[in-house]
Amino acid sequence: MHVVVNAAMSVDGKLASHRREQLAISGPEDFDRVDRIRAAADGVIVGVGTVVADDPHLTLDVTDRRVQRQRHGRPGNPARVVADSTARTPLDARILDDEATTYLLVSEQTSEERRTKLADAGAEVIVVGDDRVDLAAGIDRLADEGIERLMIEGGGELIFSAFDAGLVDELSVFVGSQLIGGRDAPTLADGDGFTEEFPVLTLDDIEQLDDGVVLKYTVEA
Ligand SMILES: NC(=O)C1=CN([C@@H]2O[C@H](COP(=O)(O)OP(=O)(O)OC[C@H]3O[C@@H](n4cnc5c(N)ncnc54)[C@H](OP(=O)(O)O)[C@@H]3O)[C@@H](O)[C@H]2O)C=CC1
Ligand SMILES: Nc1nc(O)c(N)c(N[C@@H]2O[C@H](COP(=O)(O)O)[C@@H](O)[C@H]2O)n1
Repeated sequence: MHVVVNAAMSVDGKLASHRREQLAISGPEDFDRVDRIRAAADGVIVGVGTVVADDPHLTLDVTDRRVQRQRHGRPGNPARVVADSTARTPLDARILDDEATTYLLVSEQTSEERRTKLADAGAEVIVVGDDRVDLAAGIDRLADEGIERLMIEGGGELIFSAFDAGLVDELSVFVGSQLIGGRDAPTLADGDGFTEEFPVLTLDDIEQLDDGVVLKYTVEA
């Protein structure tokens, strides 16, 4: 499995304001770049924090990219995946519509009743982890479903966990030109933070887009 993280942050490293509402940090050129990364992926994963905050759709914006995928025998949209230990994804979430397969990674602590409701609403429910979603195990299960390239779109909790578990191969981040501030605003990598061993990244490319820059890194094994 090849795992790529992509996100957009402000100059001060925030993914959104402290209100955790969806905020357009990217401009049109960067959103198009995001669409291209989605189009190259077999699956796109977010944490349930992002589902609750943004109600994202996670499909491709550009029709021609869907058509090209179908020409190559792939689904028009990549699969959508949510890490959601307690199965709190709302039953009317946009990611549960029928425009793509949607996997919900949940933990053992979720009830059969809730899993059935989510399955009835359109999700493929996968149980991985006792109290919290075990991301590494989840990624193995997604590989069994044919997902070979996974894009992690955020938010900061999920991105931290993916780095913490040593699952990330590449990171690209758009740095917009606004300052958001706020000690409680989500950042690129939140979680508990690293204290002794810090992931080391290699800067491969810098590109100016919209009013900001895209930084592309590979992650050292
Ligand atoms: N600018 C950008 O590019 C992006 C911005 N955002 C913004 O980020 C914010 C949301 O980010 P954030 O609050 O960090 O939420 P996340 O989207 O990272 O979701 C975090 C939640 O996912 C669940 N989860 C399940 N398993 C794991 C695991 N193994 N590791 C980590 N989390 C897990 C947890 O909830 P539980 O315990 O219930 O399972 C956790 O609280 C929103 O404001 C959104 O707008 C989001 C994406 C991109
Ligand atoms: N790359 C990027 N730039 C921004 O400025 C953003 N706010 C985000 N957010 C992510 O995109 C998701 C929305 O997806 P849909 O348009 O609904 O498909 C959102 O939930 C974040 O994951 N990303």
